[in-house]
Amino acid sequence: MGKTGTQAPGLHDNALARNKGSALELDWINDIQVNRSAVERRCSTLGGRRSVKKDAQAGWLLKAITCIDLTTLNGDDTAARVRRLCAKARQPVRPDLLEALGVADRQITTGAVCVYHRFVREAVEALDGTFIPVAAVSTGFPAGLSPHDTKLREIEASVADGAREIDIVVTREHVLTGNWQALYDEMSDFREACGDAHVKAILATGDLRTLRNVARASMVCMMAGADFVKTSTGKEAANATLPVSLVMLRMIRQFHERTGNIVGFKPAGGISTAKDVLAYQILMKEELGRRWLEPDLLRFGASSLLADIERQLEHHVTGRYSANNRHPMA
Ligand SMILES: O=C[C@H](O)COP(=O)(O)O
Repeated sequence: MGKTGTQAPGLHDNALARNKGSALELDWINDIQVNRSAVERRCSTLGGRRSVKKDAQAGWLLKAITCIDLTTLNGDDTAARVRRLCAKARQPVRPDLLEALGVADRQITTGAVCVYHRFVREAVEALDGTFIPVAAVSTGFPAGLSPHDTKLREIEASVADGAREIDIVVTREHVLTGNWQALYDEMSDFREACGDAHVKAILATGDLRTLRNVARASMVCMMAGADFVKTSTGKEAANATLPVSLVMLRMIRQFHERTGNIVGFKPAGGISTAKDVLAYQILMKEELGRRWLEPDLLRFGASSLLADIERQLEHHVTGRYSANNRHPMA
């Protein structure tokens, strides 16, 4: 990867075709196996085999910024907080740092801003004039236990308010009981309700008990047309991890090999350091290739990651770390 980042194109501004999905292939789902110790071994060697330093690291971190779904999903969210978040999404790095990094001419923004349905309109207004899409968490986020029709209406309302991306949560019970038909039907309905908005399927992997369930749920959601598979809501006891991500990436690869469809990946929840993000980028590159490092195929769902990335970039430029309280938002 080169030294510089690029402006996040947003999913709609990229020529990439959407995932058309496929029929529900139950034989294929039932055949999926996961060897947990092999997965853990692969992840534990990741950091040792490759590290990204200095200018190259600054380039990777700038690219990571363009992949962040800058998120606020709290009970005490307010319109003012959402507007501040949008201002940060427009200008995620201080201009003097961008100047020093030689990328002042690039309009670096985050990949999206992610909010509850209640704040979609505020976010759309605050991002007016940019390419930054608003992502809404819908379908009874985070538990996903509202009635099915209510979830569909919520998606439609978010799209009507201007959300261009919808993060849905799956019904965990369908996965835990192996009811793949119900999961497929639910996901297909969500996809249809999204219309032109891209849909990310949140599996809430921390609730799914086994890596095999994670693999099978990923595959069923992709068959039903999910444009992205996303690990977590950020509210489960266990959120994004490298082993869970590896399993999901292998499913994305298998789905691509078998159907030709390209699906993106969004690790989310608990990703708060530049070091974390570099590990995910390396995993993506090794498992799926460079193409999956772009914001139309990789997003980091994160509320506090940007602050650490900015600190690392500042250190790269000045040799000093600033205090965390200089980066109060994100
Ligand atoms: O989808 C995004 C997550 O909710 C963000 O989680 P986080 O607050 O742990 O970064």
